[in-house]
Amino acid sequence: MVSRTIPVDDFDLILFGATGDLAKRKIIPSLYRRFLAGQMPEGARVIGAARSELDDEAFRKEVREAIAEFVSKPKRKPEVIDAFCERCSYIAVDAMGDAGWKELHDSVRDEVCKAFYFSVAPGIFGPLAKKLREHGIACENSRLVVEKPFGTDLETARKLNAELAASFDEHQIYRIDHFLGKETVQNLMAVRFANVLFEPLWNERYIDHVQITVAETVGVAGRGSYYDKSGAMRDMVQNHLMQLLCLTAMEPPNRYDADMLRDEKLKVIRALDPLPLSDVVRGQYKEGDGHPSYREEAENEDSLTESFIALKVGISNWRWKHTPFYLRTGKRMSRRVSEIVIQFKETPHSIFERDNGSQANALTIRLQPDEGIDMSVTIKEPGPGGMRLINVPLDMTFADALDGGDEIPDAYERLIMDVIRGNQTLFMRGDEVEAAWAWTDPIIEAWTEKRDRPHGYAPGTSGPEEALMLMHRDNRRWRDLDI
Ligand SMILES: NC(=O)C1=CN([C@@H]2O[C@H](COP(=O)(O)OP(=O)(O)OC[C@H]3O[C@@H](n4cnc5c(N)ncnc54)[C@H](OP(=O)(O)O)[C@@H]3O)[C@@H](O)[C@H]2O)C=CC1
Ligand SMILES: O=C1O[C@H](COP(=O)(O)O)[C@@H](O)[C@H](O)[C@H]1O
Repeated sequence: MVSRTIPVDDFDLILFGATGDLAKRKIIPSLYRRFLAGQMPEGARVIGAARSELDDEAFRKEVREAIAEFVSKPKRKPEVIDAFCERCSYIAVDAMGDAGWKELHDSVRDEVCKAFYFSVAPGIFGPLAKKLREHGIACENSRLVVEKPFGTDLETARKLNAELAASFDEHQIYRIDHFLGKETVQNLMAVRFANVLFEPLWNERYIDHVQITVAETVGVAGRGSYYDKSGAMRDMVQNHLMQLLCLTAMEPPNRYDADMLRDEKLKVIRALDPLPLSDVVRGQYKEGDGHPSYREEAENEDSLTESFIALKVGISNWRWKHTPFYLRTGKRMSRRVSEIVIQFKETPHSIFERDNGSQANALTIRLQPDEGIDMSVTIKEPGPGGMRLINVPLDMTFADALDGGDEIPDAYERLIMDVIRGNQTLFMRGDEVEAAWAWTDPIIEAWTEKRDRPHGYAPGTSGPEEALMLMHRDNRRWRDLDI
């Protein structure tokens, strides 16, 4: 299979926070890889912006370092890196002050797409949008890319939406949720809506339950001060897991169109049942496996913040009324796994002997590692041993389907190019983000008020025992992380 790269139109990408961690680890390497793939035309430019007093050469040195560290070796081609650096320049701009704005104004072009990427602290998003308007830099061709977190609750998200709306229209605002840029997430929509096979079964009549897991092996070292104020519910559930749930549960939109798709996702969020505390299990990792405890890493010995959370979520609509969605995510778990498992029901009646080895079908959508989709089906065990049944996977690993096992593009590559193309489909709309906070806020308030202490769990496991009970009590079990 040959992947097609269609060049985008000329653009100026103004990267605020160009000297920061995210720019270095994700944004600059992604831009480089798109340049290497031939997607950036002659007239595409990257303008780094931050307070540090750098000149173009000093910034290009940082660009080279980012590529050296975060781009795979086969893709590091010296002549391409030189050419990419030629496209990069730098302006020292203070988002909260007056320095650099005139120079920025004079440098950007009005006639091409101007994408302002806000890779700065969330407290600066609002003021930065205002400065762009006050200095006459924003125009109809402008787009804002806003990083996460988008607020910390409904009130702050509303305030931020209002601040951005004072300077930009909704069609110019691209709220990043990098999970939406992952190849498999888009494939979930392809599988659901481009095949006749699944949609008739995609409802409470045939699906017993859905499991969404985002398990990480890393802890919070280095990000403790942010994470301890956030926790897994705000950091992962309100955005990433919520988006996965929406794409799994939503009705088919009429077209693959940004607003039609986001309308459908919004309907799902609004149909979520309020969460009782009894359907939530929070955990915090202990010391072990050669790692310090969460509290040590977060440098807060009394912390009540969850580094793990598991939830049972109900959706009150015709499609899903009796099909629960179980969500779990955590740090320092046994394996890095992100997947959605659609667990189908048993056949209504079995013509085979009891205990014959058959299992209900499951469709697994793997986001990472080994992006792909597999469907477990029951067949007869080969051989003369009678009618014994076994379960086998029908496996579609995407890397195998790509020519020579090519690297699957990083989510940021796809999303940044979508910004330039003006395609908001894989970005969150303001009302969606607010609806998600409106659902998570009451439960966060409930446990904060009770000062509930999360259950401890050993690092390198699948979380606290209590999370297993969340499913056991419904006669169900989580998929084993370690297979
Ligand atoms: N790092 C990550 O893994 C992730 C980060 N994010 C989000 O991305 C954003 C950036 O995070 P991260 O890169 O880690 O943060 P860093 O603290 O590493 O970088 C912040 C950047 O902002 C610049 N900056 C700070 N103040 C100003 C100002 N007044 N005017 C202009 N520039 C300023 C800094 O440069 P200087 O000091 O020179 O001004 C620096 O380039 C945040 O919103 C974060 O939540 C989201 C997901 C993951
Ligand atoms: O947004 C975030 O996502 C990462 C996980 O993303 P992945 O693409 O590496 O799976 C998570 O580690 C981080 O805490 C969170 O802020």
